[in-house]
Amino acid sequence: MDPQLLRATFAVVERRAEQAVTFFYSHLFWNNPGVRELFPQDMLPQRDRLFAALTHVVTHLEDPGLGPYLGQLGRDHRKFLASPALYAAVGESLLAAFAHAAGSAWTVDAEKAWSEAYGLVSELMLAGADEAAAAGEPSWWDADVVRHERYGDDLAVLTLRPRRPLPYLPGQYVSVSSLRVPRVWRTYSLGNAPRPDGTVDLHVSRIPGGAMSTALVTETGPGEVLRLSAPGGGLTARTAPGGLRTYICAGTGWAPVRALLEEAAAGEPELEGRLFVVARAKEYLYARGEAELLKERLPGLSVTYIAAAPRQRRDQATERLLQALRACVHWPAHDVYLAGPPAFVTEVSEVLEELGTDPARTHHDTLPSVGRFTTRPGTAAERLLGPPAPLWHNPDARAPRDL
Ligand SMILES: NC(=O)C1=CN([C@@H]2O[C@H](COP(=O)(O)OP(=O)(O)OC[C@H]3O[C@@H](n4cnc5c(N)ncnc54)[C@H](O)[C@@H]3O)[C@@H](O)[C@H]2O)C=CC1
Repeated sequence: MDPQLLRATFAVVERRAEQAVTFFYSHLFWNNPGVRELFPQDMLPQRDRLFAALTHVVTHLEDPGLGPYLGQLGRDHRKFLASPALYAAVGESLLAAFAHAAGSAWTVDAEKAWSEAYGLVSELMLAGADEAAAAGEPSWWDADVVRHERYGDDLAVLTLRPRRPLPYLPGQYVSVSSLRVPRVWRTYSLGNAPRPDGTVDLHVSRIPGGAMSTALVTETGPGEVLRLSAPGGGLTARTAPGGLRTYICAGTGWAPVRALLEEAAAGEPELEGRLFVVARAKEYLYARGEAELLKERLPGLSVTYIAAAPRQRRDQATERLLQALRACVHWPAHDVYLAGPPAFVTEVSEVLEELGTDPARTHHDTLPSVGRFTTRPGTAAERLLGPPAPLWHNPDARAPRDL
């Protein structure tokens, strides 16, 4: 593999991401009849996902974590019934789309580098899938909804009973699919440490326009069946016994943190640490009751709740959190567990580093963030031909604040 060449071509393709993705799916569906049925009806979020995953691969080429990431991705892709033939078809369409979008940057060497890189990526993904199949792991788990608890208009906690045991570590997430939104999968952290009855909680926040979160919060009820993928994610307990730790969560980021604290309460009740629970407004501090119960079991844990003031932007809670973090000491001695909206995780991680936390000891999920395509500016000619859409100021939007 030639990482420099891969990154250089990807930089060109990325600027024409919209064209590249349209070409990719048209090529894939046109040349492989039947493949369209494997994808959701609404392809817009799917289109972003492809580039998010590719960006993750290209930006982590020399990272030793890339192999395990791809193995897990392959294991996870079993839920799509992805066969070696489909991997080959995707590779062919991807290279055709890159050639189309890269123009003169698509040299013989670039094609060779991408073909080798895709070969390696698919090999590692298929190896991950084969390993899981050999270990007897199902491609997905059917799970019955046994409880559905609503907190206000936008939030629900669903309790599910998987029909087969679902082994996982506290802090991990699963992808979830519902027949109400066919072929769409969305990731949710499991909100509890493993229980004797095998049930698991999903904390779901309704995203405006989000078909899956709307279905789970407002339509799904007990008796319904959801499908769960193999658990994954790296937000699992890493601290040696006696080590100091800080847990920081925003919104439904409470789910994995709650699972980690339940695990600690059972195995290490003498734990010393601090917990910050952040919410967009006081009414959204749905975690409070549970956090208080956990605090009773973990007397060495200090708990701080932070919400935006009434009628303020939800991000004001992040500003308040950052002030509170700056007032704390001993950061270099703490492991930090961080969960919440991707922009929140990025912003808080940066401040923690400034405060002296070792970045290798700040643990959070590295899900490629899915958003709109790259904001990297195009050439002057590209900007003239396709000017970017204006970015409106909307205080309620989830867009990063510096837009
Ligand atoms: N393992 C993890 O990291 C988990 C992540 N999540 C993510 O957390 C989010 C939860 O959504 P909601 O509960 O609706 O949260 P929310 O939208 O109500 O946000 C909660 C708080 O996060 C902060 N925040 C939100 N967007 C921000 C931004 N762009 N920049 C800086 N701070 C920001 C604000 O302080 C806000 O009050 C989802 O994006 C979900 O994917 C959820 C569960 C687990």
